[in-house]
Amino acid sequence: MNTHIAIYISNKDDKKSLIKNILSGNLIESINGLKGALFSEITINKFIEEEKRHGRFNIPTKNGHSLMKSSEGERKKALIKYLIAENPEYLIADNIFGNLDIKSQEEIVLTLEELSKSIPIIQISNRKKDLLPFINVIYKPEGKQIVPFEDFDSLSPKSKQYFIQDLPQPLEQILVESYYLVKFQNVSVSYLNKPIIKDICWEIKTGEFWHLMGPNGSGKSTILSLISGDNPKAFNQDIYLFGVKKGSGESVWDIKKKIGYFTSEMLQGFRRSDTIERMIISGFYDSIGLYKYPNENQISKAHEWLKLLNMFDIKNRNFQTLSSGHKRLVLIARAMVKHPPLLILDEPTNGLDDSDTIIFSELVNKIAKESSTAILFVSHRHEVGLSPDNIYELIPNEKGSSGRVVK
Ligand SMILES: Nc1ncnc2c1ncn2[C@@H]1O[C@H](COP(=O)(O)OP(=O)(O)OP(=O)(O)O)[C@@H](O)[C@H]1O
Repeated sequence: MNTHIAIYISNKDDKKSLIKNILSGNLIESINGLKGALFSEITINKFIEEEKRHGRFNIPTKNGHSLMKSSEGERKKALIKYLIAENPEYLIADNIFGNLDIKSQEEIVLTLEELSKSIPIIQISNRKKDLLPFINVIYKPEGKQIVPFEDFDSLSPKSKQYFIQDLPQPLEQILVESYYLVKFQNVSVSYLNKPIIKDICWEIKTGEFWHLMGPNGSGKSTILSLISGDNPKAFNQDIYLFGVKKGSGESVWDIKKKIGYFTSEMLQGFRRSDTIERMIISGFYDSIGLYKYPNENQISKAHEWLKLLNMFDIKNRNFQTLSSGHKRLVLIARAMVKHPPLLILDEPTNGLDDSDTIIFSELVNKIAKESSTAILFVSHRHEVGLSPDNIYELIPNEKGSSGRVVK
């Protein structure tokens, strides 16, 4: 019988090196010399890079699209099929459930369970509840090695108040024409004649905290791209953003100025080596790096945020050296320094470990409570610590997903 191993990691561990070590055969003796496959966003990103560079795609997807044009969930489903067809002798399964809806999560557990009958599975996870049912032994990283995780069952990340100070207030209020920040009236979108969303009617008002949910491929990211400005499908539709009809003369920049945006994908995008302090200040300029000299007020506002995040003492540290959990806090502060009327959080907890998810949720709940910024949290799953007031759900349909207000 195969032994199936889980390695429980935190966001402070160097996952990439860990995976490299496993694949090299140095870390786990029983797989030494075997041909491994890696089921991970790392592999998906590598294939997407290939697509961009060479214009070819090797992985068949549900709709026959490239990986780039597939939804996050569709990419993962296509990858697992592809890897299994390659007949690996063991599989490393990293962050299995990230981006997958509930039904797909159940399906992938069955797929992996079946696969575990013929090859060893090595699961890498930072969520206790994500552990696969057939895992025999749990390890944790220690230096460059892994050691058995003796007291795993009693592990329970505690919630303590992490952010003591009040939320910093904005230097100036961003004025919005209307109480309705987003208004969709019968909005429909199709790609290549395939209907994606149909007759969506939805409103987000000042200060509201929404959760947009729906299964993989139901159109959540499509809706976000209609709001945040760069989807040409938004034209000739009844979409009103911040009181102005979309396409009636406002620039993408006018819209972006009013939106703070965070997605876990940004963690891969920010490659510059700026200090944590400059990273937060760049939020005043909607830029990725800092190309202008900030004024005194902006610097002292950034310092207020750093104090709130308990990072003032390390403000000159390189952002890239932070753990993925701390990077997220800095990027949320960056998105919030101006108190945009709308803060979009797209799958923000994907890849986050148990304890950092608690901290992250505390910050988002605090923003909801202590600012007039409306929050749009997009995820296929309920995040236990987060407390949105309203839920809008997309329900897939052959004619395009319909939507309903759940609460
Ligand atoms: N540019 C595009 N061209 C063709 N099809 C597209 C394009 N963008 C998205 N799609 C398709 O539209 C559908 C909805 O995708 P979308 O990314 O909005 O779903 P989602 O609800 O965010 O999914 P997930 O939870 O998996 O991220 C998918 O079937 C996707 O393949």
